[in-house]
Amino acid sequence: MNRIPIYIISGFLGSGKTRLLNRLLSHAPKSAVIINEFGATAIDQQLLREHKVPLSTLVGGCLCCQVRGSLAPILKNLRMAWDADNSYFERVIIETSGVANPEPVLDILFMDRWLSARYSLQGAIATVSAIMDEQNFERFPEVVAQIAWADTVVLTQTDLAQAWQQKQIQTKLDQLAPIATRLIAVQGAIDPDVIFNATKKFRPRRNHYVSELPQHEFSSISIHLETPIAWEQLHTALMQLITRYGQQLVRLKGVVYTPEQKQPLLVQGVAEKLYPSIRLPSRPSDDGIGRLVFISHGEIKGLSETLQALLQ
Ligand SMILES: Nc1nc2c(ncn2[C@@H]2O[C@H](COP(=O)(O)OP(=O)(O)OP(=O)(O)O)[C@@H](O)[C@H]2O)c(=O)[nH]1
Repeated sequence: MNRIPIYIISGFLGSGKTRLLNRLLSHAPKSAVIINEFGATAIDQQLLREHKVPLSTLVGGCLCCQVRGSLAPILKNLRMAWDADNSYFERVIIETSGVANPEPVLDILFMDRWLSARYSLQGAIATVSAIMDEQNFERFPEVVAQIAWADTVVLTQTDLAQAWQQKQIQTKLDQLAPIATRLIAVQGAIDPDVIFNATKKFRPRRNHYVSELPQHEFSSISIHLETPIAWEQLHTALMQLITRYGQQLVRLKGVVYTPEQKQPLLVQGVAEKLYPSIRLPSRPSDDGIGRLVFISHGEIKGLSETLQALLQ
Protein backbone atom coordinates (compact mmCIF):
# COMPACT_ATOMS: atom_id res chain seq x y z
CA MET A 1 0.00 0.00 0.00
CA ASN A 2 1.31 3.48 -0.84
CA ARG A 3 2.09 5.37 2.31
CA ILE A 4 1.68 9.15 2.39
CA PRO A 5 4.76 11.00 3.64
CA ILE A 6 4.15 12.97 6.80
CA TYR A 7 6.26 15.74 8.36
CA ILE A 8 5.95 17.19 11.82
CA ILE A 9 7.12 20.72 12.57
CA SER A 10 7.51 21.48 16.25
CA GLY A 11 9.40 24.24 18.04
CA PHE A 12 8.77 26.54 20.96
CA LEU A 13 6.24 29.41 20.94
CA GLY A 14 7.23 32.04 18.41
CA SER A 15 10.25 30.13 17.12
CA GLY A 16 9.17 30.47 13.48
CA LYS A 17 7.18 27.30 12.73
CA THR A 18 4.46 29.04 10.74
CA ARG A 19 6.98 31.23 8.91
CA LEU A 20 8.85 28.08 7.87
CA LEU A 21 5.65 26.29 6.91
CA ASN A 22 4.59 29.26 4.81
CA ARG A 23 7.82 29.12 2.82
CA LEU A 24 7.70 25.33 2.49
CA LEU A 25 4.19 25.51 1.06
CA SER A 26 5.41 27.90 -1.65
CA HIS A 27 7.72 25.09 -2.80
CA ALA A 28 5.35 22.25 -2.05
CA PRO A 29 1.80 23.46 -2.70
CA LYS A 30 0.41 19.92 -2.90
CA SER A 31 0.45 19.46 0.84
CA ALA A 32 -2.34 18.89 3.31
CA VAL A 33 -1.72 20.87 6.48
CA ILE A 34 -2.80 20.32 10.07
CA ILE A 35 -2.15 23.20 12.46
CA ASN A 36 -2.47 22.99 16.22
CA GLU A 37 -2.69 26.18 18.27
CA PHE A 38 -2.64 26.23 22.04
CA GLY A 39 -4.83 29.34 22.21
CA ALA A 40 -8.59 29.09 21.73
CA THR A 41 -8.58 31.31 18.64
CA ALA A 42 -6.97 30.28 15.35
CA ILE A 43 -4.46 32.88 14.16
CA ASP A 44 -1.83 30.95 12.18
CA GLN A 45 -4.20 30.10 9.35
CA GLN A 46 -4.32 33.82 8.56
CA LEU A 47 -0.65 33.62 7.68
CA LEU A 48 -1.29 30.79 5.28
CA ARG A 49 -4.25 32.39 3.55
CA GLU A 50 -2.41 32.76 0.24
CA HIS A 51 -2.01 28.98 -0.03
CA LYS A 52 -4.91 26.94 -1.34
CA VAL A 53 -4.12 23.78 0.59
CA PRO A 54 -6.41 21.44 2.52
CA LEU A 55 -6.07 22.91 6.00
CA SER A 56 -7.32 21.53 9.31
CA THR A 57 -6.95 23.54 12.50
CA LEU A 58 -6.99 22.22 16.04
CA VAL A 59 -7.29 25.00 18.60
CA GLY A 60 -7.74 25.38 22.33
CA GLY A 61 -5.17 22.88 23.55
CA CYS A 62 -2.09 20.97 22.71
CA LEU A 63 -1.72 18.11 20.28
CA CYS A 64 0.24 16.12 22.83
CA CYS A 65 -2.56 16.20 25.38
CA GLN A 66 -5.88 18.12 25.27
CA VAL A 67 -6.64 17.75 21.56
CA ARG A 68 -4.58 14.63 20.91
CA GLY A 69 -7.66 12.53 20.26
CA SER A 70 -8.59 14.66 17.26
CA LEU A 71 -5.47 13.93 15.24
CA ALA A 72 -6.20 10.34 14.20
CA PRO A 73 -9.71 11.11 12.84
CA ILE A 74 -8.31 14.01 10.78
CA LEU A 75 -5.58 11.80 9.35
CA LYS A 76 -8.14 9.08 8.61
CA ASN A 77 -10.38 11.52 6.75
CA LEU A 78 -7.43 12.87 4.78
CA ARG A 79 -6.40 9.37 3.81
CA MET A 80 -9.90 8.53 2.60
CA ALA A 81 -9.95 11.73 0.53
CA TRP A 82 -6.56 10.77 -0.88
CA ASP A 83 -7.73 7.23 -1.70
CA ALA A 84 -10.61 8.75 -3.67
CA ASP A 85 -8.31 11.15 -5.53
CA ASN A 86 -4.59 10.91 -4.99
CA SER A 87 -3.85 14.04 -6.99
CA TYR A 88 -5.37 15.94 -4.07
CA PHE A 89 -2.11 16.19 -2.07
CA GLU A 90 1.28 14.47 -1.90
CA ARG A 91 2.20 14.84 1.75
CA VAL A 92 0.85 15.90 5.11
CA ILE A 93 2.55 18.54 7.23
CA ILE A 94 1.59 18.92 10.89
CA GLU A 95 2.52 22.07 12.80
CA THR A 96 2.25 21.34 16.51
CA SER A 97 1.56 23.98 19.10
CA GLY A 98 4.62 25.70 20.52
CA VAL A 99 4.23 23.90 23.84
CA ALA A 100 3.79 20.38 22.45
CA ASN A 101 5.92 17.44 23.42
CA PRO A 102 6.32 15.65 20.06
CA GLU A 103 6.52 12.18 21.55
CA PRO A 104 2.78 11.51 22.06
CA VAL A 105 2.17 12.85 18.55
CA LEU A 106 4.76 10.52 17.05
CA ASP A 107 3.26 7.69 19.09
CA ILE A 108 -0.07 8.12 17.30
CA LEU A 109 1.64 7.58 13.97
CA PHE A 110 3.59 4.56 15.13
CA MET A 111 1.04 2.86 17.40
CA ASP A 112 -2.18 3.19 15.38
CA ARG A 113 -1.91 0.26 12.97
CA TRP A 114 -4.39 1.71 10.47
CA LEU A 115 -2.43 4.97 10.31
CA SER A 116 1.03 3.42 10.32
CA ALA A 117 0.05 1.30 7.32
CA ARG A 118 -1.02 4.40 5.41
CA TYR A 119 1.36 7.14 6.54
CA SER A 120 5.13 7.18 6.72
CA LEU A 121 6.86 9.64 9.02
CA GLN A 122 9.51 11.31 6.89
CA GLY A 123 10.65 14.11 9.12
CA ALA A 124 10.46 15.46 12.65
CA ILE A 125 11.58 19.07 12.35
CA ALA A 126 12.10 21.49 15.22
CA THR A 127 12.52 25.23 14.83
CA VAL A 128 14.74 26.89 17.42
CA SER A 129 15.07 30.64 17.72
CA ALA A 130 18.65 31.89 17.87
CA ILE A 131 17.48 34.68 20.18
CA MET A 132 15.66 32.41 22.64
CA ASP A 133 16.60 33.05 26.25
CA GLU A 134 18.92 30.21 27.32
CA GLN A 135 16.96 29.89 30.56
CA ASN A 136 14.07 28.47 28.54
CA PHE A 137 15.90 25.16 28.41
CA GLU A 138 15.53 24.99 32.20
CA ARG A 139 12.13 26.66 32.45
CA PHE A 140 10.36 24.65 29.76
CA PRO A 141 11.00 20.91 29.40
CA GLU A 142 8.94 21.10 26.20
CA VAL A 143 11.80 22.95 24.47
CA VAL A 144 14.25 20.17 25.27
CA ALA A 145 11.79 17.49 24.16
CA GLN A 146 11.12 19.19 20.83
CA ILE A 147 14.83 19.35 20.03
CA ALA A 148 15.60 15.89 21.34
CA TRP A 149 12.97 14.29 19.12
CA ALA A 150 13.91 16.19 15.97
CA ASP A 151 15.84 14.68 13.12
CA THR A 152 16.18 18.15 11.59
CA VAL A 153 16.73 21.29 13.63
CA VAL A 154 16.09 24.60 11.90
CA LEU A 155 17.75 27.56 13.56
CA THR A 156 15.61 30.66 12.99
CA GLN A 157 15.83 34.40 13.62
CA THR A 158 19.63 34.32 13.24
CA ASP A 159 19.35 37.76 11.58
CA LEU A 160 18.28 39.12 14.98
CA ALA A 161 20.92 37.30 17.01
CA GLN A 162 24.34 38.46 18.17
CA ALA A 163 27.31 36.20 17.44
CA TRP A 164 27.49 35.08 21.10
CA GLN A 165 23.80 34.10 21.07
CA GLN A 166 24.29 31.97 17.97
CA LYS A 167 27.34 30.29 19.51
CA GLN A 168 25.47 29.64 22.75
CA ILE A 169 22.53 28.03 21.00
CA GLN A 170 24.76 25.95 18.72
CA THR A 171 26.56 24.57 21.79
CA LYS A 172 23.21 23.65 23.31
CA LEU A 173 22.14 21.93 20.09
CA ASP A 174 25.42 19.96 20.08
CA GLN A 175 24.31 18.49 23.42
CA LEU A 176 20.63 17.96 22.74
CA ALA A 177 20.58 16.94 19.07
CA PRO A 178 24.09 15.86 18.09
CA ILE A 179 23.04 13.80 15.09
CA ALA A 180 20.17 15.91 13.80
CA THR A 181 20.64 17.72 10.51
CA ARG A 182 21.09 21.39 11.35
CA LEU A 183 19.88 24.16 9.05
CA ILE A 184 19.61 27.92 9.25
CA ALA A 185 16.53 29.67 7.90
CA VAL A 186 16.08 33.42 7.93
CA GLN A 187 12.39 34.25 7.54
CA GLY A 188 11.75 30.58 6.77
CA ALA A 189 13.97 30.57 3.68
CA ILE A 190 15.25 27.06 3.26
CA ASP A 191 16.15 24.59 0.54
CA PRO A 192 12.96 22.47 0.46
CA ASP A 193 14.89 19.46 -0.86
CA VAL A 194 16.77 19.23 2.42
CA ILE A 195 13.43 18.73 4.16
CA PHE A 196 11.39 16.80 1.62
CA ASN A 197 14.05 14.71 -0.10
CA ALA A 198 16.34 13.98 2.82
CA THR A 199 17.26 10.42 3.62
CA LYS A 200 15.12 9.32 6.49
CA LYS A 201 16.96 9.02 9.79
CA PHE A 202 16.10 6.42 12.35
CA ARG A 203 16.79 7.76 15.77
CA PRO A 204 16.96 5.77 18.98
CA ARG A 205 14.35 6.70 21.56
CA ARG A 206 15.80 9.07 24.12
CA ASN A 207 13.79 8.21 27.17
CA HIS A 208 16.01 10.08 29.58
CA TYR A 209 14.89 13.36 28.08
CA VAL A 210 11.30 13.11 27.30
CA SER A 211 9.28 10.13 28.41
CA GLU A 212 7.36 11.82 31.23
CA LEU A 213 6.95 15.54 30.92
CA PRO A 214 5.03 17.34 33.63
CA GLN A 215 1.65 18.83 32.72
CA HIS A 216 1.85 22.10 30.81
CA GLU A 217 1.98 25.15 33.00
CA PHE A 218 0.87 27.42 30.18
CA SER A 219 -2.35 29.32 30.06
CA SER A 220 -4.03 31.15 27.22
CA ILE A 221 -6.45 34.04 27.00
CA SER A 222 -8.29 35.10 23.85
CA ILE A 223 -9.61 38.65 23.57
CA HIS A 224 -12.00 39.96 20.93
CA LEU A 225 -11.89 43.62 19.86
CA GLU A 226 -15.35 44.38 18.51
CA THR A 227 -14.42 47.69 16.89
CA PRO A 228 -11.31 48.83 14.99
CA ILE A 229 -8.64 50.47 17.15
CA ALA A 230 -6.01 52.96 15.99
CA TRP A 231 -2.76 51.05 15.56
CA GLU A 232 -0.74 53.57 17.56
CA GLN A 233 -3.07 53.20 20.53
CA LEU A 234 -3.08 49.40 20.35
CA HIS A 235 0.68 49.22 19.88
CA THR A 236 1.24 51.38 22.99
CA ALA A 237 -1.17 49.26 25.03
CA LEU A 238 0.49 46.00 23.94
CA MET A 239 3.95 47.37 24.76
CA GLN A 240 2.69 48.31 28.21
CA LEU A 241 1.30 44.80 28.72
CA ILE A 242 4.60 43.26 27.62
CA THR A 243 6.53 45.45 30.05
CA ARG A 244 4.11 44.80 32.87
CA TYR A 245 4.02 41.00 32.65
CA GLY A 246 7.61 40.49 31.43
CA GLN A 247 8.77 36.93 30.98
CA GLN A 248 5.50 35.50 32.21
CA LEU A 249 3.85 36.59 28.98
CA VAL A 250 5.53 34.16 26.59
CA ARG A 251 3.60 34.84 23.40
CA LEU A 252 1.03 37.16 21.92
CA LYS A 253 -0.41 37.11 18.45
CA GLY A 254 -3.50 38.24 16.71
CA VAL A 255 -5.29 39.72 13.77
CA VAL A 256 -6.74 43.19 14.35
CA TYR A 257 -8.53 45.89 12.39
CA THR A 258 -7.61 49.55 12.44
CA PRO A 259 -9.59 52.56 11.22
CA GLU A 260 -6.64 53.53 9.01
CA GLN A 261 -7.00 50.68 6.52
CA LYS A 262 -9.51 48.04 5.54
CA GLN A 263 -6.98 45.20 5.46
CA PRO A 264 -6.42 43.32 8.73
CA LEU A 265 -3.15 43.64 10.57
CA LEU A 266 -1.20 40.67 11.90
CA VAL A 267 0.33 41.30 15.32
CA GLN A 268 3.13 39.12 16.73
CA GLY A 269 5.03 39.25 20.00
CA VAL A 270 7.44 36.82 21.62
CA ALA A 271 9.20 37.09 24.96
CA GLU A 272 9.12 40.83 25.66
CA LYS A 273 9.49 41.73 21.98
CA LEU A 274 6.84 42.98 19.56
CA TYR A 275 7.61 42.15 15.93
CA PRO A 276 6.72 44.56 13.10
CA SER A 277 3.04 44.13 12.26
CA ILE A 278 2.09 42.93 8.79
CA ARG A 279 -0.90 43.96 6.65
CA LEU A 280 -2.74 40.92 5.35
CA PRO A 281 -4.69 40.92 2.09
CA SER A 282 -8.44 41.43 2.58
CA ARG A 283 -10.83 38.53 2.15
CA PRO A 284 -14.62 38.42 1.91
CA SER A 285 -14.69 36.46 5.18
CA ASP A 286 -13.00 39.28 7.14
CA ASP A 287 -15.51 40.23 9.84
CA GLY A 288 -13.85 43.34 11.31
CA ILE A 289 -13.52 41.73 14.75
CA GLY A 290 -9.97 41.80 16.10
CA ARG A 291 -8.70 38.69 17.84
CA LEU A 292 -5.73 38.58 20.18
CA VAL A 293 -4.29 35.50 21.88
CA PHE A 294 -1.98 35.71 24.88
CA ILE A 295 -0.06 32.68 26.13
CA SER A 296 1.51 32.91 29.55
CA HIS A 297 3.54 30.68 31.80
CA GLY A 298 1.09 30.30 34.64
CA GLU A 299 -2.20 32.13 34.61
CA ILE A 300 -2.21 35.93 34.39
CA LYS A 301 -5.30 37.11 36.21
CA GLY A 302 -6.89 40.35 35.01
CA LEU A 303 -4.98 40.58 31.71
CA SER A 304 -8.13 41.17 29.72
CA GLU A 305 -9.31 43.94 32.08
CA THR A 306 -5.85 45.54 32.03
CA LEU A 307 -5.87 45.66 28.23
CA GLN A 308 -9.39 47.09 28.15
CA ALA A 309 -8.31 49.79 30.62
CA LEU A 310 -5.22 50.62 28.56
CA LEU A 311 -7.40 51.00 25.49
CA GLN A 312 -9.82 53.47 27.13
N1 LIG B 1 13.56 38.60 11.84
C1 LIG B 1 13.06 37.38 11.75
N2 LIG B 1 11.80 37.14 12.16
C2 LIG B 1 11.32 35.88 12.06
C3 LIG B 1 12.08 34.81 11.54
N3 LIG B 1 11.32 33.68 11.58
C4 LIG B 1 10.14 34.06 12.11
N4 LIG B 1 10.13 35.37 12.38
C5 LIG B 1 9.05 36.16 13.01
O1 LIG B 1 8.87 35.67 14.33
C6 LIG B 1 7.50 35.77 14.70
C7 LIG B 1 7.00 34.40 15.14
O2 LIG B 1 7.06 33.52 14.02
P1 LIG B 1 5.98 32.37 13.80
O3 LIG B 1 6.32 31.66 12.55
O4 LIG B 1 4.60 32.89 13.94
O5 LIG B 1 6.32 31.48 15.07
P2 LIG B 1 5.56 30.12 15.52
O6 LIG B 1 6.59 29.20 16.02
O7 LIG B 1 4.68 29.62 14.43
O8 LIG B 1 4.68 30.67 16.72
P3 LIG B 1 3.54 29.86 17.55
O9 LIG B 1 2.72 29.10 16.55
O10 LIG B 1 2.75 30.90 18.24
O11 LIG B 1 4.23 28.98 18.50
C8 LIG B 1 6.77 36.31 13.47
O12 LIG B 1 6.62 37.71 13.62
C9 LIG B 1 7.71 35.98 12.31
O13 LIG B 1 7.56 36.82 11.21
C10 LIG B 1 13.43 35.07 11.12
O14 LIG B 1 14.19 34.20 10.68
N5 LIG B 1 13.85 36.37 11.25
